[in-house]
Amino acid sequence: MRLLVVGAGSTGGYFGGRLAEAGRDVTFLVRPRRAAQLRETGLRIRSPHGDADLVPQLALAEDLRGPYDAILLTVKGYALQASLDDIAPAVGPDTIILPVLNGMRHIDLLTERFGAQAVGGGLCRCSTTLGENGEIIQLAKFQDLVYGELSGEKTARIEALDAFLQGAGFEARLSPDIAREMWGKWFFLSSLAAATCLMRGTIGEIAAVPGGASVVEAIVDEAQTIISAAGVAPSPKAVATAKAQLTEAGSKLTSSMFRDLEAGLAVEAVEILGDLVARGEKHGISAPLLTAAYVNLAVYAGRQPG
Ligand SMILES: NC(=O)C1=CN([C@@H]2O[C@H](COP(=O)(O)OP(=O)(O)OC[C@H]3O[C@@H](n4cnc5c(N)ncnc54)[C@H](OP(=O)(O)O)[C@@H]3O)[C@@H](O)[C@H]2O)C=CC1
Ligand SMILES: CC(C)(CO)C(=O)C(=O)O
Repeated sequence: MRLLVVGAGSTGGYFGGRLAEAGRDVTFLVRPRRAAQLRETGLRIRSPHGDADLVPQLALAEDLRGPYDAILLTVKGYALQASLDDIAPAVGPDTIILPVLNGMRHIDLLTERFGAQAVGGGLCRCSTTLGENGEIIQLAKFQDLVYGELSGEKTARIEALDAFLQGAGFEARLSPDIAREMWGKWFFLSSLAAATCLMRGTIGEIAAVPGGASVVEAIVDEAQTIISAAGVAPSPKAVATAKAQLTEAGSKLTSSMFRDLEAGLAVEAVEILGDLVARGEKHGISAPLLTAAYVNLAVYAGRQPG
């Protein structure tokens, strides 16, 4: 099996790097600046699970000649539209595209462009970031990659991909209901991102302020109401777990969006919060706290250069 990893950033560089380290046939589709950096420094992973220094197989868009068996799509939501033309030569009739992006909007964009047959479901749980010199830094130990056919079928291609992803040093799991898991992740992540970005702090810092925990619980309630109407309702247990984790005293938990915000980088405001609020509006649901978080981030995004 040949895997094309689109993007060698925090998530693509991490999971793709671990697969390459395990000897799997992995090529990273990168843009010229990242290609030059990786040629100079190699792909470097700094992780509590052990560091790795690799010489990655790289391709620029113009190098792609034909289909790959699978594509692990790891660009940010705001870069997705522009990446579709780049990956088109790598998508054949049997290729499965496995996105790890947060939110659900990318599924519609990918399906419109490549058809439902090409699009699988996926999500990752990890906490990774890029260091000053492009190294991939893993900030916490959790590292799950979950995937499946959106139909829930156990096809030959998803079983082959599952075998390819197993045993590379991270948790890889084939899900019989990946769509439900993606909605569930969006529920948790949108609540976490809204809370940490709006209140500009870690979960522990928010919980330490009187009223902090109740604001977070109200955000979770809004996200739960929208996701239940627009997608797949989180179970009562998932809601209780989210409320407990997102109000935990002393917790250092943040979202990748908060880390990007703190670093002055672009944020996925539209994909993670704007789209959620818009889906709620379609169902007549108003979500003042999620809307405030989205507007806050959209104002920030509007001030970003270029
Ligand atoms: N980081 C984390 O801890 C987690 C992130 N996620 C989600 O995963 C997704 C990816 O995030 P993350 O990996 O952090 O993002 P990063 O910004 O770290 O990496 C994205 C990479 O995609 C590259 N890229 C963009 N467009 C193209 C293109 N057309 N061709 C090739 N490469 C391209 C960028 O390269 P360039 O240098 O050229 O800009 C960049 O290196 C997001 O939706 C995020 O929300 C989910 C769980 C955890
Ligand atoms: C849920 C979490 C925190 C971990 O994967 C995440 O997806 C993110 O930070 O973007």
